Amino acid sequence: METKSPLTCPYSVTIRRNPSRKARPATTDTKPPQVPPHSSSSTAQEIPSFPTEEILSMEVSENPKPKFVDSISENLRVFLRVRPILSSTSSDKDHFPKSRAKNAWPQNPAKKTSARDATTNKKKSSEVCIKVNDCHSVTLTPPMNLQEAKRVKSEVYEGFSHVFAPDSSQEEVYEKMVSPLVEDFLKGKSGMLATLGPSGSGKTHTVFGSVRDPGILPRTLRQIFKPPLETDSELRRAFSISIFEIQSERKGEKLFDLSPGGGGADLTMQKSSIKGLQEVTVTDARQAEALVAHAIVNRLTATTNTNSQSSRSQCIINIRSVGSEFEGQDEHQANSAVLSIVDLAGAEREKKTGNQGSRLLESNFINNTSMVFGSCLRSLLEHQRNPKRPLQKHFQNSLLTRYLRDYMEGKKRMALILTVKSGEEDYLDTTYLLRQASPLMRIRFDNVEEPPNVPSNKRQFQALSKNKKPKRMKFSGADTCGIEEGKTDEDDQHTTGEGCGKEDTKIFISEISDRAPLVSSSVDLERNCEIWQNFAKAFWNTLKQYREKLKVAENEIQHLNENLKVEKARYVVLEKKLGGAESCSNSSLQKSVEIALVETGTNVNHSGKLNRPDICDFDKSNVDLCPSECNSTPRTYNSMLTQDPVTPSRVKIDISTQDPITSSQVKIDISTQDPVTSTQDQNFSQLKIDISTQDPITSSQVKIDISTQDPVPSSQTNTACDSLSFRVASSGKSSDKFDSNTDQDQNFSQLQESLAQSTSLKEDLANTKDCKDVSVLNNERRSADTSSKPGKPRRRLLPASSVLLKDFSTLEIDEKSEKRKENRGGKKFYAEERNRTQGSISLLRLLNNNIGV
Ligand SMILES: Nc1ncnc2c1ncn2[C@@H]1O[C@H](COP(=O)(O)OP(=O)(O)OP(=O)(O)O)[C@@H](O)[C@H]1O
Repeated sequence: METKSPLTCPYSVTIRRNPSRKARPATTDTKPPQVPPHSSSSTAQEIPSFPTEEILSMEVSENPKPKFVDSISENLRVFLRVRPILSSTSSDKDHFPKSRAKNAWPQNPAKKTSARDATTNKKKSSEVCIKVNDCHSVTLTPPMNLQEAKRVKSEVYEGFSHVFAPDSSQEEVYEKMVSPLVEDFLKGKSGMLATLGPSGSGKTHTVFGSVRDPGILPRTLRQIFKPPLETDSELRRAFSISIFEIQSERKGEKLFDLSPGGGGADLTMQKSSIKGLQEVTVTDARQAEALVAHAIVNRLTATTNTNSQSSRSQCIINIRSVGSEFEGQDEHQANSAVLSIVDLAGAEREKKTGNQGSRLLESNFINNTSMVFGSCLRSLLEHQRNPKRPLQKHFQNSLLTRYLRDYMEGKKRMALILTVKSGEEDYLDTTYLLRQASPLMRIRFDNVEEPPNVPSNKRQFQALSKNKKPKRMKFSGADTCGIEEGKTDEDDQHTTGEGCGKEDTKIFISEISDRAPLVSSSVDLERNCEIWQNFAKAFWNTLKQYREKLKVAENEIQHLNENLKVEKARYVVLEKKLGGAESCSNSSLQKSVEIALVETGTNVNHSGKLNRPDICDFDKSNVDLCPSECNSTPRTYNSMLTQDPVTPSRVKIDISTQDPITSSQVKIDISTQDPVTSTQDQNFSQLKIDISTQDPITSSQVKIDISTQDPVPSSQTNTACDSLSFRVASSGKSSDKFDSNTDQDQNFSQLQESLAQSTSLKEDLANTKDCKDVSVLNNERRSADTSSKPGKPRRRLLPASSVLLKDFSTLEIDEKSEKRKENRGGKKFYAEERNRTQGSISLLRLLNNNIGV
């Protein structure tokens, strides 16, 4: 805030760096505050500086990314496994037990022949159509007959997450493809792995494997039940496993529960959940493998021309964590992730398989399901490429895709493993699959990251609980418990007591569906992150701008402080000069402001000092006068009057002031011993002029002119003056404070010169004794004290002066001289002029020139 500090105490001014709007000066013409040099430094010490350097020294990366960005955006992982060419003696004895015997060899005898021919051709052909280039690409080469007939060329398919060569082991496949998925699952992330490929290409072999060479499912179970090294081995995890298949029916599709307790249970699909599906809780890998073996036995398979044990259904295995005794996780957190493994039935060519009847129906169902599955993923890919294209609802066309809807719409991460046969005769199946499935590796899963299943993330858990009420699951029995997926509380009221029928062993746990809207949470987190990132950038730029402004302001303050020091030093010097000038003016005025006196005439004798107290007496209490050239403190003239008698024939008093004469009374008293003759021939020995005003005399010039025809006799020399002239003048100029010794000295020197000149003239006049006029020149000007009267406005004295002049004219004291002027051209005047000596005439002319009369 800027304050007007009084002149007497300039050091009390305070300055704030950021004045408020109300405290800012309204106009810019106010005087800047006089801040002593040390005040700014003290202020700077009191106000702590903004830690700009400290803030700006912090390192901020240009594009900080949240840690989970990489994990929430990934492509669909597509693996490719090439089955080796099997010999005709390939034994199935190591495989899991044969499934139900409802599969039948093709009944059509014609097909038998074709099947035999195909088998014969397969045996004969040892050429391969696919060649593994590296772990990410393969080259597909058409058979020679196709190259020649249809000019089909070799094709390279690349971009696979991994290509497993024919000699790849089950362990290698698991480690490179499934193990990361299982680790994510154990961390709470859901996932799905689906197999795709023609019949007999090794899908079931890859998923289930054999007793001696287990596939990815048994290995997964072994891994998830393997206790961590750092924990007690006695503590065990618990998982629930559900296995079911989707078969073809005459009217459509049908669901079968493959778990031990689910035999014969009729499952129905409700939205994306399966009603009546059992989840078996297992606590070790052996129980899980037994459960899987039971499911394989119960799965529908059949012998076809391409596969002696061909799967005739889509098999889905779900593994869900139900808690851990040693990790301290509650049930809600443990159930949030599901790992699904899908073994699809392989697409079949009718010509190749020779299926008829039910096999043909199964083949149609299998091919249709595979086609819907592929259509869903291709629609997802097109939608991601061009969001304007709507995501087609192909998932509604099959039970499998309805169940896997979240995966089909890209809401959950999944992986595909393509299995192909490498034989030359399998070229068409292989090329068809690769052309259809290889583009799917460009599908992206954005913002589908699920929160890690840790106890600290309770806020998100609460949000999920609000979005979807937990559903109750019923467990019956120790090992096999019936769990009705998607069941509400109302459903539980109807189904309580069903299933295993052991109500005393029921365990009710809460479940959080893995279909909770976690995607939206991830999107919100990312959006918030971007918002804060942009805010941080903007704030950072603002800080930089303020730093630059602060530097400019500090430089300006420093510059002002330096100027302030200079001004203060100058102020001190001027103050000293002023004190010296005042004392000088006091002393010099007493000596030198002596009214110049010019005497002319024969009776003038003397000393050059002027005035007599009895002749010219100003009321010093009311008239405050000073020489105009001096501009100093007003002085009076009483003490300057000399005691020397004068007998001027003309007395002229000229008083000038810078300021209006504020006296309410001006008294001029002229006394003569000899009578003065007026124009009316009236003699008077005393001329008294009394000027009284109620208001201060504002005239800038008061002139009193008294002339006598005959010389006025002096009181001592008896000489007479023919004219007495008094002139009281006020310049009306402003009374600026005297602040210059030079001006004062000049004024004083002028006065001294005038005085010396007048003295010399008086001496000359004394010699000639012809002078009849005596002039008194008094140049006085007054300068008001500006410190006591600051800012006093200038006043012009014309109105009052005109009144005064008017009053003076009524006195008619110059009447005689005017009469003389009228006769100036006559003989009388010429005679009088002749009476004067040549010296007196020259002196008069000199006086007129010097005094300016
Ligand atoms: N990588 C492999 N190494 C050795 N043998 C394999 C391999 N892949 C598959 N096989 C064998 O090939 C035969 C057919 O395999 P599999 O039943 O797994 O094919 P599939 O794709 O499941 O066929 P379908 O779709 O008709 O069920 C099996 O006898 C299996 O043992």
